[in-house]
Amino acid sequence: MESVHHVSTSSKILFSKVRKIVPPMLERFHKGQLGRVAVIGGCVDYTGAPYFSAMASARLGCDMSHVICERSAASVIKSYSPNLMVHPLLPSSETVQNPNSIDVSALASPIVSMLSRLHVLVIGPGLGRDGVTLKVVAEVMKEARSRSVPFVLDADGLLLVMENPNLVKGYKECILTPNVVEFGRLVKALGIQVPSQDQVKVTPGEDRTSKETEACEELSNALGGVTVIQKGPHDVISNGVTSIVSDIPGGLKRSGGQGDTLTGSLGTLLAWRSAYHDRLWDSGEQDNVREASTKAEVESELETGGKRMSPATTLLLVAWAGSGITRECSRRAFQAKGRSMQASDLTDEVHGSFLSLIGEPSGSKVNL
Ligand SMILES: NC(=O)C1=CN([C@@H]2O[C@H](COP(=O)(O)OP(=O)(O)OC[C@H]3O[C@@H](n4cnc5c(N)ncnc54)[C@H](O)[C@@H]3O)[C@@H](O)[C@H]2O)[C@@H](O)CC1
Ligand SMILES: Nc1ncnc2c1ncn2[C@@H]1O[C@H](COP(=O)(O)OP(=O)(O)OP(=O)(O)O)[C@@H](O)[C@H]1O
Ligand SMILES: [Mg+2]
Repeated sequence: MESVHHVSTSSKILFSKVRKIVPPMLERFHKGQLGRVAVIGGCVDYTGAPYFSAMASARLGCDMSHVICERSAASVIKSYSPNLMVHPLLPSSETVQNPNSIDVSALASPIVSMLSRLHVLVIGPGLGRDGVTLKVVAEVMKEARSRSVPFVLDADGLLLVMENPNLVKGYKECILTPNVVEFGRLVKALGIQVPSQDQVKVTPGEDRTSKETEACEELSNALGGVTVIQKGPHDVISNGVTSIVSDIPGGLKRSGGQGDTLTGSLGTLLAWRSAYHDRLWDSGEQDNVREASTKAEVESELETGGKRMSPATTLLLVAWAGSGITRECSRRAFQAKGRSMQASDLTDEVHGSFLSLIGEPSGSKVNL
């Protein structure tokens, strides 16, 4: 493994726990078992965001990477990469006869029928704000939730939460990834009075990170314990009970589209997490007698080895790992490209970042 001198000791312990939920590369696995992830996004205005997200999923290591987008975006996204499966299934006001009278469930049904074949949805990258599209995506979210399909919500997908928080309230298999501005909009929509990272004020002696963490916890709690990653100079992650900060160094260029590396990475990590809990392989850990839910229990699972981790712990760990990978991609890409760095440069760094931060799990037959 390459040296990771910029990662603190506690981060090293956490990455060793993340490695436990990465499936080893084994001859017995068949296509699809290491992850089937679909990004729902891509419209007439934005084709880059869903592409970056889906490519991050693929480069991190999922087997199948889908994009479900609006018709006008499909050929464009296909032309970026033959590796992605692109489905022009999202309707918009331009493609339905009467945007004011639509049969939402009929329009959502081709997407809903894919859910049984998918492990994870990433909803929002480049989705746009068309009213018809958003209504159909809200319907897909309800169906995904009723089938316990985990999802990541970002960008325009977060608008749906602002409009109807009940779509996600209390759903534990869900990660929201607001940037500073989106965080501010979410707290406003939910009527809670907490500052986003850029609004936090500290008096001498007060700890800024604690205040940021409290704010993130409050948003999570207002949504019934949904996991929130508030992106910024460092990423603050909370499920309302336990919080964790991701402060691995990133790059200094703030080009658009870096959030898409995060959502795509989270897609694959969530698929691997499902495989871990489904016991796709023997992780070598002892069974856990009791599921962790309190802060002390989750922290104990994060700090000690040898025992299988609970879903609350692995969700937090996946969120933290996705953030770490993205920031490491950004650091590497910035080192290579300086101020010319673009979002696509992060895509090229996903595998190297995975290897340096997490590394192949024991048992992986990568050197055939
Ligand atoms: N290549 C692409 O196709 C890209 C598409 N994108 C899509 O573009 C759509 C709109 O996304 P936006 O993020 O622009 O959202 P918004 O249109 O809501 O704009 C957010 C605004 O906040 C500003 N901002 C961001 N961070 C800030 C901070 N820390 N402090 C102060 N201001 C800050 C940004 O400059 C931006 O003007 C989404 O669908 C998104 O997925 C973006 O992800 C960028 C890349
Ligand atoms: N000031 C900063 N210093 C270091 N890293 C940052 C900073 N701001 C954001 N990041 C990192 O950049 C990544 C994307 O976060 P950002 O806030 O740019 O999201 P976004 O605005 O949604 O991006 P996108 O353009 O993809 O929509 C995250 O991994 C975050 O940790
Ligand atoms: Mg964004």
